[in-house]
Amino acid sequence: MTELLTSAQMRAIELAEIESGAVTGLQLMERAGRGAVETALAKWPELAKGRHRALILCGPGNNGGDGFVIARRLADRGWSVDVFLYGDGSGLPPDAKTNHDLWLEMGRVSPCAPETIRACERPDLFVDAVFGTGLTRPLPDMLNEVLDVRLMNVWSEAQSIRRLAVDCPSGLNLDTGMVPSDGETAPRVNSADLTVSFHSVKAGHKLALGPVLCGDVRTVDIGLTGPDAAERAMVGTAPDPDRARLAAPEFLHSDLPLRLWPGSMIAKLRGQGHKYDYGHAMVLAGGPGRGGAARMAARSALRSGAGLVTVLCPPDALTENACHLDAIMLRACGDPDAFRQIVDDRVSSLCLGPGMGVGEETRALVAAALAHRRGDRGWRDPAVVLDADALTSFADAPDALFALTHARTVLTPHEGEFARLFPDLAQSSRGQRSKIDVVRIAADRAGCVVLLKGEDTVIAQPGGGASVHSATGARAVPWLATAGAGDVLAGLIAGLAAPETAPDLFCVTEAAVWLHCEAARCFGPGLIAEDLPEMLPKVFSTLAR
Ligand SMILES: NC(=O)C1=CN([C@@H]2O[C@H](COP(=O)(O)OP(=O)(O)OC[C@H]3O[C@@H](n4cnc5c(N)ncnc54)[C@H](OP(=O)(O)O)[C@@H]3O)[C@@H](O)[C@H]2O)[C@@H](O)CC1
Ligand SMILES: Nc1ncnc2c1ncn2[C@@H]1O[C@H](COP(=O)(O)OP(=O)(O)O)[C@@H](O)[C@H]1O
Ligand SMILES: [K+]
Repeated sequence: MTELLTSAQMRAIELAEIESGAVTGLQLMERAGRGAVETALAKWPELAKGRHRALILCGPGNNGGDGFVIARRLADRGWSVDVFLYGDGSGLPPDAKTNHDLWLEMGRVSPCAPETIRACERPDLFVDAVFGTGLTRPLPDMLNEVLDVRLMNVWSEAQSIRRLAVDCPSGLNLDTGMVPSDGETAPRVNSADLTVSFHSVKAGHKLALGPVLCGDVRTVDIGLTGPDAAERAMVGTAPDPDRARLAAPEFLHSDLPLRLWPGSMIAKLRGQGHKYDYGHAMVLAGGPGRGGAARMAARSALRSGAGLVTVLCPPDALTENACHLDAIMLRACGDPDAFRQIVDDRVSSLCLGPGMGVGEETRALVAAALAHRRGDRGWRDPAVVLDADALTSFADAPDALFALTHARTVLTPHEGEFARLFPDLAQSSRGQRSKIDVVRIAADRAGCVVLLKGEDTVIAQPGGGASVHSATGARAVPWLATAGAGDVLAGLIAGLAAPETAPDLFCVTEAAVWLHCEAARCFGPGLIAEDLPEMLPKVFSTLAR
């Protein structure tokens, strides 16, 4: 798994390495600039042959310093290079100043202004080295104008001008994935075809607008990778409280075999035993005509590996459910008393919410589920997945829910449900806080794992451990925005968490989100929620690799 660093963490790593004497800032900058050029030429082999023209915008910090290295490296290859500087060359930090001066021995630096940039000859490569991890405020209007992709239209065949961003498209906050704005003018669109980042991916590359603006994100090793970084991002272990990670089969810039992750998170792929060893998952359903959501969750739990799955529904919904269920068992359960009689100590996971209805009855069943313990056999308490109506039923009193939740609970809200439980952390109130940070706060407050859905799904547990799953780029699955997809995810978590040998609940939840997305990718466009559980066998069949 890959670490997702904040800008401050990246600076701290660089500083520690420089202070240790292992490397100088100038060496790091040279490697960064060289790495950006090599990565761009590898992506666009047509630019690796012959001489081309680059237009490079440099900023007043070290990101600009990388830009001067890139200018020098391209000029060495015979390219024509136009360099513009935002700010004053004499005010550059030392390493950037050194590279600025080295470039001046080879070419010119012009002040950054829209008119002069538009008057340039058409470039083949446009390089944005204005701001990276040091962005502190919204871009000034002039920079918004020159970085706007539409400026390219002054040149012929604008579509074929390649846009390379150094560390990020300038204006993007690498902690949040948001583009800060002064609220008066909407920020313009600065997007790149290729973003070359250094040492490790930053959170902002994967959150919010980051994936859309950055294009293809590649990471260059600039020699900072140490055992510390490797160990902290270990696969399948509980997350580091200080470092967020990416829920993806990657490790230290390389692909990880799927059998190691997520394969090792799926008990049934590696275990032995009878059905009870794989646990009994129970899914609570709503009244007549509302059972579809719970049935899809139940099917997903059974497909993902629970040994047994039972749907519990109010007595008047028995006939409807019986018409639809075969391998999944069915019991009548309309209130907490019935729940306590039915749920024995072999029940190892519970899923509540999909289609249950909002109100007192659901609140009472949620309370009964959260109070359930496994008894004297020494087994873990059941995992309790709360989604949809189980969350909305507590909109008026979220603290009442948080008083009941325990460490084996997962809340799986979408943004709307999240806003009901955590109004001060809702998207509209989030300000410049990152999605990772608000989900961390939510997990601390709720005392359990919280998963906030989206193309950038964030999972956090109390104490700070956090993970991001990014359904973007090659893993984009817009067709997953379909009614019931969330119900299937809730069931998938319950199913993966049910076996006695299931890993830690946070790790199971991470794997579930990846598998959910993978099932959608496997099916492709046209997907409806019912298709997701049916794709799981195909996904599992790829995990031996
Ligand atoms: N350190 C290393 O060894 C290595 C670093 N590397 C590279 O360095 C980059 C980080 O460099 P950095 O810390 O200098 O920050 P950077 O992004 O250049 O910007 C800071 C400057 O911008 C200014 N500024 C900010 N926002 C602004 C705004 N909206 N409008 C106007 N001005 C604004 C800010 O001004 P201030 O806020 O201080 O007034 C300051 O002058 C990193 O992304 C990577 O590319 C690589 O070479 C690897 C080795
Ligand atoms: N555009 C998208 N790209 C990737 N995943 C998506 C997208 N839209 C929705 N999803 C995922 O689909 C699921 C939808 O869940 P939810 O909003 O609870 O739907 P429902 O309540 O209809 O089941 C979540 O896991 C979410 O992350
Ligand atoms: K940049």
